[in-house]
Amino acid sequence: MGIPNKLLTLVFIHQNSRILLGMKKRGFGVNRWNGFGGKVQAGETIMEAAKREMLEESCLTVNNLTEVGRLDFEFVGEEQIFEVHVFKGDQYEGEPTETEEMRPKWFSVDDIPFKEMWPDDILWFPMLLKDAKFNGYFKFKGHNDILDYTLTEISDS
Ligand SMILES: Cc1cc(-c2ccco2)c2oc(N)nc2c1
Repeated sequence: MGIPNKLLTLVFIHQNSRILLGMKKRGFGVNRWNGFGGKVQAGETIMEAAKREMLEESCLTVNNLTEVGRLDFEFVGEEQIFEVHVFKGDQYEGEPTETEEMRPKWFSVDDIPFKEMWPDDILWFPMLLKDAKFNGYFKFKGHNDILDYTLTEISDS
């Protein structure tokens, strides 16, 4: 059974050829572009957490989030697995707004700043962008090196 996984969310808004990313200004993953998200609190669903964190971090209300992937991250030497649920939507209300946590910016899907993102992203972003569902497992040494990984696309058909 081991200790329970740490539940986290990642939310992306993907509209045609552009995707909204946020530059993390403090804390875990600082100075990297990423989706919006964070921890799942007791008493809320993972979907509720995803919407809450999106609103807190970008001031956007996303209406049509769907879960598109699940990524498990292990850090060598640490017992707890990070279980990240990845969501995507394309309809939102509000304006992308910088907060204490995140600086939002639209990127062309042809110009994703992978060098300023977590190293796993370049591996699963193609699946995220083509609406495939995916499951991944990444073993990290520190925050920059992936020792090994598995990544599976789950085609709906
Ligand atoms: C190890 C790790 C963690 C996260 C994370 C933290 C909170 C939400 O996601 C990542 O996000 C991405 N894109 N790669 C990631 C690697």
